[in-house]
Amino acid sequence: MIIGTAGHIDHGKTALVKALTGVDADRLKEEKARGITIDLGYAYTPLPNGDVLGFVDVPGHEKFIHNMLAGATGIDFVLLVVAADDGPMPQTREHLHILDLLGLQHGVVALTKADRVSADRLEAVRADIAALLLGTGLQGSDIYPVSALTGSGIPALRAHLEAEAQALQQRPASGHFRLAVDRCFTLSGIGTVVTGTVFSGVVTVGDKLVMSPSNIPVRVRSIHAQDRPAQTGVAGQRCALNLVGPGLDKASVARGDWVLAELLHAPVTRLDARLRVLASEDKPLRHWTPVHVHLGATDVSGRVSVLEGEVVAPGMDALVQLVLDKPVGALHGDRFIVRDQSASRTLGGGRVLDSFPPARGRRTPSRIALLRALETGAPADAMQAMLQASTNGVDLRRFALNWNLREDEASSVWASLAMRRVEEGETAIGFSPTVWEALRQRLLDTLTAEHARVPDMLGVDRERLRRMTAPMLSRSAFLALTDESLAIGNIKASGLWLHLPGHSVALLAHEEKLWAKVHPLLDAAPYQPPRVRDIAKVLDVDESAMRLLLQRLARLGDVFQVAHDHFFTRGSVTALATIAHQLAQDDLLEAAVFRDRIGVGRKLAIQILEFFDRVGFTRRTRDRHKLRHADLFTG
Ligand SMILES: Nc1nc2c(ncn2[C@@H]2O[C@H](COP(=O)(O)OP(=O)(O)OP(=O)(O)O)[C@@H](O)[C@H]2O)c(=O)[nH]1
Repeated sequence: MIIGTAGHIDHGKTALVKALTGVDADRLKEEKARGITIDLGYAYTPLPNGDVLGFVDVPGHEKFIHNMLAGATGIDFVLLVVAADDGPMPQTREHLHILDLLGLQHGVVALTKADRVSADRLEAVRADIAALLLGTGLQGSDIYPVSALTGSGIPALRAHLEAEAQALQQRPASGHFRLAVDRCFTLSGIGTVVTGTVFSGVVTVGDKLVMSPSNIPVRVRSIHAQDRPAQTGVAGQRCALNLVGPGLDKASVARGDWVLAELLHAPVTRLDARLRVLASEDKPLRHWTPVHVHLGATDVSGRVSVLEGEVVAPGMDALVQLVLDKPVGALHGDRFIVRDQSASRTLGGGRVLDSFPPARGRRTPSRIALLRALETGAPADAMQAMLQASTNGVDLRRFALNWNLREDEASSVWASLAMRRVEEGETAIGFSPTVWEALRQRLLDTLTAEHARVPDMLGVDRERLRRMTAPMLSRSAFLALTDESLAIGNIKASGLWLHLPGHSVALLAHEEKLWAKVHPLLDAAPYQPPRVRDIAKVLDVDESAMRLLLQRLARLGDVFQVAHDHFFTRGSVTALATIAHQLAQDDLLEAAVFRDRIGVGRKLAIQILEFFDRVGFTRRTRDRHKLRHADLFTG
């Protein structure tokens, strides 16, 4: 168990830790000289059962709240220190607010300097404190009068802490490993050492991890867990890790960094959260308020975008997006504190819901519904709620990352749900059966409407059909949807076109005859077929009749209109697409290379590429064309 002190400056936190553990947690020369704690201090004391109790001693001075916060995010249990002579003071309250916002539920109050006051005064302060705790997570905590000077009350307090340590449930060691670095130093002959609280998972000597957000790979050479040499460290422990890695030195690591399992390295600058504003604020928190966000052991400036309504009133909470100036590592469930722009006042705090919000549509009703789903208890419940709220499916890898689920943990969540799963590259998309069924129906509705609109067009190509049916649905998911509909015979494919089974278009007899003559002409010069006027001349038919025929053939999918009055057979277009595919490097195609290969003039080569852009086969990026739907013609 890690116990964190809290309380106003000079109320005796450091003296109390020393009385409890024998360790003076003030390490810095300046701390000794000024008699105050500036930075975090650490002390450990063995328990009768062989475990070790860890203390994080925090500064009480209002100027060093950022240091207090770096320590407070990793503790399980609070030792709130109030001097009996002063009673509750401003940082008693501020620390208490912070601990409450961080969700701490377990603690005890030490009424220090009891030797300095009368019994009446002790009782009065005790009542003040009990009143102060009302409505917080620490409400009803025991209060122990103690004196670090005489030692009175210390054994009772210590016994209480020991009992709590044994009773408190250990944090589950689930998830991948995360440690929030609060200290980094170099030891001669040993190298770089980082210390901090393990937020989740397990670390073992020899593990390969990564510093984040710097993305420096490291290996764990040795571990101290709760101040003792160990082979492993687990969630809830304070650990010192001796790390090695090329590019790693003291300068490249700082308080606030994370040491992570490689998979968890995904720093972000936007995260969606629920934020509570302190009731003691006099004004509501406005949209886009500049703030300091404290999360893990780091703090970063940014702004609060209010997602529900325009402001958050004092004492209220709301869904917000934190928009940060620098990337941080954050995952679902992480607690954070926001302080004002000058970092002089705590405004509120909350819990991260989604570290990977979409780039657009952050305030839409469907997005708000998704965020509410993410507040639902256990991962399986949240997943269930998200599946129902997501018309375009849920990205399973992101979900597992956001919730820090190991593969086995994620698999058991997926297995517990009725879910249609579509593989998509490195991830997979999950759909609730109802949503999937609705998508299949929507596909049919789209085709029905399209056939009614243009009866002489055989069908719609897959990509256009996706944009018409569900533009936000991923291509793989749509492919699965159409494949499934094809397999059960709900839709049919003819060449490139998808259509309803009952819908057909055929050429009239005289059109068939003419097409039989036109086809060889087009095939004779597949990459540079004759234009409408030239075909009409050669076959001695009316130019507008020829144009009409080719337009009808285009609607049937037998030819494509590449440029005005310039039609290519489906076979030519497929061949050109294959060439484009072969020539592309990293999916990028150069116009000149393409032109040289197919041996046509510059103008026509450009027209072909523009046609590819138009139909979504490629997308122009400056002077090149990027393949974006490479199997449009070939697959
Ligand atoms: N008489 C008496 N003095 C105490 C007691 N505990 C602490 N003091 C004195 O109070 C002063 C402040 O004690 P610290 O332990 O440094 O206070 P702190 O809360 O750690 O201060 P910061 O960390 O700077 O916020 C010191 O001069 C201590 O000797 C106590 O129980 N009785």
